[in-house]
Amino acid sequence: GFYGKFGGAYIPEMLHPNIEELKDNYEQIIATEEFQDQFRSLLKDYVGRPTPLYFASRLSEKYAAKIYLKREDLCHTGAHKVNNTIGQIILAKKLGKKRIIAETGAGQHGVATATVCALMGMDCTVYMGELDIQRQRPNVERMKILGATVVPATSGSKTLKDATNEAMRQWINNPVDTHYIIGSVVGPHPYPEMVARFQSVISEEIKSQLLEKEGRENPDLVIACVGGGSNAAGAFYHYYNTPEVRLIAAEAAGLGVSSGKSAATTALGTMGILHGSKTLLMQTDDGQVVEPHSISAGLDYPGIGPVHAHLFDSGRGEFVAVEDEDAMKAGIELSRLEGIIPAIESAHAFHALNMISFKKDDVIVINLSGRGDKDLDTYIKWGGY
Ligand SMILES: CC/C=C(/N=C/c1c(COP(=O)(O)O)cnc(C)c1O)C(=O)O
Repeated sequence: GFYGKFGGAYIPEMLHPNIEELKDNYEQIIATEEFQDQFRSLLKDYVGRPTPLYFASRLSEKYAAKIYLKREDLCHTGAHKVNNTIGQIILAKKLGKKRIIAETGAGQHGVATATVCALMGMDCTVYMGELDIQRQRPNVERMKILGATVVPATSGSKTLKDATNEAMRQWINNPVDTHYIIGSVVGPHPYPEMVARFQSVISEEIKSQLLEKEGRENPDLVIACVGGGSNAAGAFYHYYNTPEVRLIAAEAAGLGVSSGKSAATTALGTMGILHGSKTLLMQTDDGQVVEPHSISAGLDYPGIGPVHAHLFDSGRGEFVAVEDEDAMKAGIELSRLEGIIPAIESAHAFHALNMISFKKDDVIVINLSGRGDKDLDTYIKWGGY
């Protein structure tokens, strides 16, 4: 359960039974043909996989490269999060769980969880920071329409970190009949590994689609935004051990890395424990979590998944920090060049094109993690279009 020196399961004693049960069972359950058949057929017929790998010709012209977009925005529910919730809901049923809890920031994971709970007839409670309830209103209402209960997290910065704290607290109090569907590659082992494996369908498809379109499985660069890091973990997964593929992670700089209002964890973080995992997090000298800031709820998180802490520490990954303003402009640019309005989280990955060097005609895959519908209010308030 370690990625270099990061990872592990540093959890309160009372959470041990839940985590042990998961650790002892998940591998053999997902290895069964029954699980795989159900997982793969739901991904195909319910989520709509494989998602297209779309050649963005006008974007490619502008950046003088061959840019493909992996269209996770076209998954059912509008983002990559559902790849993970499908896997975890099948697992939860196999473990005989009756109720599901989840945290959410952008509301996409919340919607993806409410969706699979409706699909499987399971009770669903989603914890969401009060600030995020306001800035991702469409997703709050979607969760309720889907039958989930949305519980506001009112502590701290009232964003993703606080929702995660609340969900963990609830899980400790309701261990036996409840499964906690964590929405990113964060949390105690085995969550980061399990979520990455469910999301790895993204790079599995990229390899075969690129072979078909470019006669090669490996692009020169893969670019993805990183909040906890699940869409990036999925897009990078089958390329980790292929050094000729550059892995570019776009974090949220918020108002700027040195502004005091940022979520650029690899730039500002130090090693510590967050949500049960040893990783990099933004913390004061005495280990208090520093409140993050990002215009995008899904990247507004003071930590990062241990797999990405290791990618950063080992130098295998290239990390850039994209400011709010630049992300919003990138979202508008994609809309005007390719007719796709991206989630603001995903827009951060597009601005990375202006921050890294690459050769003319390099083959670049950008993971378009979600669609922009949920962010209409933020685009309207920003007004720069
Ligand atoms: C699990 C908490 C994160 C959420 N979303 C994060 C997110 C992210 C960042 O999350 P990761 O992929 O896990 O880094 C990227 N793109 C979209 C469209 C997102 O919604 C959520 O609650 O929906």
